[in-house]
Amino acid sequence: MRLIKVCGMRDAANIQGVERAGADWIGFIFHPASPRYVSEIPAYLPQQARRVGVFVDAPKERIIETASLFGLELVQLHGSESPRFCEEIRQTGIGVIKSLSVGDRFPDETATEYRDTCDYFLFDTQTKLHGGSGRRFDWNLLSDYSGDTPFLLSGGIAPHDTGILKTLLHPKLIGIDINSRFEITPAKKDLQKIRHFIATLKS
Ligand SMILES: O=C(O)c1ccccc1N[C@@H]1O[C@H](COP(=O)(O)O)[C@@H](O)[C@H]1O
Repeated sequence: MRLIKVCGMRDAANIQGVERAGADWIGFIFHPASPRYVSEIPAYLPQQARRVGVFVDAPKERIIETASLFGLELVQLHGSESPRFCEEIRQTGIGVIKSLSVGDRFPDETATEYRDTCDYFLFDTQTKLHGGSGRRFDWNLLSDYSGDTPFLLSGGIAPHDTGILKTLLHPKLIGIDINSRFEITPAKKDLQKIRHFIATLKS
C-alpha cells in the first residue's frame, strides 16, 4: 500500500474531510505567490495525518517558525534550496522532502547531489511555476532513478489515474501526491473525488 498525500489545503472542514477520506499526509502551501497560500492557521489541523509544509526558497528561520506554529512534521522544499540548506533544516528535527523537477530526462545528477540530505524526494513536473502546475511528466523516466532515497510521485495526478498508478512499479516509490486536479476552487478539494481515489488506490 502506498501513502497518499493531499496537498494545497486551507479550509478547516475540507481538511477534516480529506483526513477522514484516508489521506496519510496533508500539505499546506506557504509560498505567497500560490493561489493555495495559507496565511493563517485553519480552525482545524490534521490530527492523524502527518502535516507537511510546502516552501519555495523561504529563509530557514521562517520555515522553522512556521513548522512550530502549524506543528509540521515535514517540509517540502520546492525552490533552489541547496543540499546544505536541506541538511540544516533536517538537523533541527524537521523531516525534509526535496522536490526535484523532471523535464525531458530524469535529473539523476541532482538526485545524487541531494541523496544524503533529505528524507524523501518528490518528483514533480518541470514548469515555470514552482509547483501546482497540474501537468504530468513522462512516468517512464522513473525507471532511470536508481537511488536509495524513497520518493513520492507528483505533478498533475488526476482522479482518473488510479488504473495506471496501480500498475506503476518502482522499489523506491512510497507515495502519491495529489493537488490541483482534485480542486473545486484553489485550495478546496472535491471530497467525492478524493474519497474515490484513495479508496481505489488502497484497495
Ligand atoms: O500548489 C501550488 O500552488 C504550489 C506552489 C508552489 C510550490 C508547490 C506547489 N504545489 C505542489 O506541486 C505539486 C504538484 O501539484 P499538481 O498536482 O501539479 O497541482 C504538489 O506536490 C504540490 O504540493
